[in-house]
Amino acid sequence: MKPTADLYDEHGDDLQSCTTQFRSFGARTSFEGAVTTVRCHEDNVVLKATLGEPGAGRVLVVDGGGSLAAALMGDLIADLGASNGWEGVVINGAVRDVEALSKINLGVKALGSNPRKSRKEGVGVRDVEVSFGGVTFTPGCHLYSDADGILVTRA
Ligand SMILES: O=C([O-])CC(=O)C(=O)O
Repeated sequence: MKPTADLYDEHGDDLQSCTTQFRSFGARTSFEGAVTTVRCHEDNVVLKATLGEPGAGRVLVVDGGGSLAAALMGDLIADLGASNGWEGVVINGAVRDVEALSKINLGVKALGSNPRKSRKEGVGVRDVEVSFGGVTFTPGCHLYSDADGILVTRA
């Protein structure tokens, strides 16, 4: 993938740039793909089910409302996503199992970490438009992520 800075220089504000200062947790520090979305709050059932499907090169964008009170993904769910062919996961929320995540061949960006796990009640929605960091993530848009940040095509 081209560096996001070069992509921005080529395409300018045709690309949205996310201002959220994510941390990178996965072994893959640069990733891109078509976006699928989940919105949930401290409950990761829908996220896990989504990463249980064939990823086919997609990136999962999860709007956890910015909550750092519970981890939406740990190493088991990340492993599931990597083995199903997902390119990466961007979580506006927390992860756990940070040491193990750093060895999994998946892009993982999240706000931070918390050893406390999420609820398993299944409250969450798929394929909705989500927004954070000044960016609207529409299902099917294209996302580019590297150490500089995240760029997203406009719908
Ligand atoms: O079970 C969970 O909530 C998340 C987790 O720890 C994992 O993915 O390993």
